[in-house]
Amino acid sequence: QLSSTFYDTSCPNALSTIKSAVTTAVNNEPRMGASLLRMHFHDCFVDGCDASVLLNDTATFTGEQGAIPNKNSLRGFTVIDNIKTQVEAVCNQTVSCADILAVAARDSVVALGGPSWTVLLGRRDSTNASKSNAESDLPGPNFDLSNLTQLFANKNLNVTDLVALSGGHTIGQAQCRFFRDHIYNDTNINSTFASSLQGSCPRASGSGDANLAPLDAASPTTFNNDYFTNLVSQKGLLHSDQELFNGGSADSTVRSFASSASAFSSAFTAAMVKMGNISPKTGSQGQIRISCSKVN
Ligand code: HEM
Ligand SMILES: [Ca+2]
Repeated sequence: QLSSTFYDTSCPNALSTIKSAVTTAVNNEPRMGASLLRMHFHDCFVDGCDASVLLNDTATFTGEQGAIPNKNSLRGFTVIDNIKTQVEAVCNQTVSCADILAVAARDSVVALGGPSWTVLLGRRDSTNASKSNAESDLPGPNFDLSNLTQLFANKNLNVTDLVALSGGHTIGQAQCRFFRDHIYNDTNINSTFASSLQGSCPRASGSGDANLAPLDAASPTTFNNDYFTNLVSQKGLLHSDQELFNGGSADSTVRSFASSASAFSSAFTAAMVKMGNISPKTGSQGQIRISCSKVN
């Protein structure tokens, strides 16, 4: 029931306003494109694409921002708040934060050289957020292929979608605390690659926990299929990345995306549309938030 033309009459400048703000933010800091893509993923997997992730925790409200996968990790909230202010200035209480997030994710991928797609629109914003659902529905970096497959299947996403969407790790950075076990304990990792990462990610937990490494060392700020060629050479940064190419049922899809940028692009854009369709609130459900960080 979402539609690409949803704001054509109610807010014809919505999409161009979002695009120019995203382009500015990404030109200023390329990693921001990665952060905005991830934010949309973390929104959609938790009670659908409803901007639940944007609601700030307060003294009396426990939302998703303090959940384990998000805390001290998700970034880009200020950019979204700023885009919302600009969109409110052109169309008062018309464009949802959930739609802004979906469009910003697409514009981020495009700004970093990736493929474009038509974003379906008309999502409305939640009036609630769930820490416990964030902790049960979002995958963790230590997950194996069967865990990942199960969590994606819960959202009606198949293994091809899992592999394609994991290609989002062609951009952005991860903290040492999320890849430490992989670079010290796993054997399915290129040893030169592991040693070089160990230099900035000490073995002892608590030391260097927040030190960053690129998820795709070959081209961290370009959206391309290098993530998959990395996996074929056992240079996945997270345990969960390398699980996609570890002798299992996803190997052939990884090989296909590694050898064909266009195969990856079409699978990624199709999977982004599917992910963007997870349980949207429409019609009179939810609300159009005025400020993305709090309910009206
Ligand atoms: C398949 C299961 C997935 C797992 C286990 C996973 C896990 C992670 C982890 C642990 C990080 C690093 C966070 C940090 O260090 O603070 C990360 C970063 C990132 N993830 Fe995923 N992720 C998954 C799927 C996805 C999907 C589906 C997308 C988008 C389509 C995505 C996009 C990103 C991006 C772009 C970053 C970098 C963010 C930045 O630099 O700010 N991930 N992911
Ligand atoms: Ca959500």
